[in-house]
Amino acid sequence: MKIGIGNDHSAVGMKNEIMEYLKELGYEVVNYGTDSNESCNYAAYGERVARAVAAKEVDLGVLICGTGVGISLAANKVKGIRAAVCSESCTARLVRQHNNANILAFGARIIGIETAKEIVKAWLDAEFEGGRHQERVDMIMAIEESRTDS
Ligand SMILES: O=C(CO)[C@H](O)[C@H](O)COP(=O)(O)O
Repeated sequence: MKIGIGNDHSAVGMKNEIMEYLKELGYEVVNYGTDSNESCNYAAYGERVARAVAAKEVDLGVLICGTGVGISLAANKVKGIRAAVCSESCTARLVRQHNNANILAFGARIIGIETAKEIVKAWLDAEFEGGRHQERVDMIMAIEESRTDS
């Protein structure tokens, strides 16, 4: 399975550690993020990873900025994307099982690397449960379909 990863300047170190961790777990990783600590705009990286997931260049995405919020907001503007910000592993598991989140986001200024690893593993180990949750995810996607501006 191929994972696309993206980040802004606040998360270069954490991105590198998470890339290594994903490789240790046996995933192929594509780096769409910045490798520079110079200030940059998280929206560009959120969009980049979201478009890669939507186009099926990669199977899933991981996004990291200071809080995880800005980069996930940008990703969620791309059709077909369900990006979820998580700060602990229980929510990370549930966003896959119930919401079929195809991008996981978190904040390098909010959580430490061990929590980040736990979150990533919980999310990747979980599977979408379908059933009643499929109906709800379909409703979310229908909102996207009903937009007249895209
Ligand atoms: O968390 C973020 C967005 O949600 C960004 O990483 C954060 O806003 C960047 O801040 P600064 O430019 O002060 O480093």
